[in-house]
Amino acid sequence: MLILKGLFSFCASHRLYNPTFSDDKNKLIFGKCAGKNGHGHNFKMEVEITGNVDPETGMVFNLTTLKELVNQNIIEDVDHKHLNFDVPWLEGKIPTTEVFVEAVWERLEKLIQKIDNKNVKLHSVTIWETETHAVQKTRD
Ligand SMILES: Nc1nc2c(c(=O)[nH]1)N=C([C@H](O)[C@H](O)COP(=O)(O)OP(=O)(O)OP(=O)(O)O)CN2
Repeated sequence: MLILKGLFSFCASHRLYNPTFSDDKNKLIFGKCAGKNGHGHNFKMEVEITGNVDPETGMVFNLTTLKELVNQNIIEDVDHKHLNFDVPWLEGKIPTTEVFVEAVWERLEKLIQKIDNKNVKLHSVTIWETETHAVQKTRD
């Protein structure tokens, strides 16, 4: 079994805020991230898929196809966007990196399951919110 990786970059803003909390409670829990107009990050996202090499092609999965799949279904939706307002698949959620990773996983998992190549599985999604902090979801 091999792991294929794709690395993606995008810029987005978000606000960490729970509308059912008071302003004081939001400030206590989310600190400066609860600021009224949100704040931005230069995000990085790594997507890993697993599978075995097809002897006829020498590939597990075409990396160009992986790049197009992620760009068209994730990156185009979030790049230069405000995650609280502009992304339908994050609507009503508090866009922490944890919640963001779970939503990306759900979308990619469905898309990869539809691909003809049954050999391929989503293995992990990692989102780096800053240069030093990331959240990773992996298949159990
Ligand atoms: N569990 C989580 N904790 C935090 C999240 C998160 O998504 N999940 N997010 C944030 C913020 O978005 C925040 O902007 C990160 O702030 P900070 O660590 O301060 O990062 P900066 O790049 O702004 O760092 P500086 O050192 O201030 O430059 C917080 N926690």
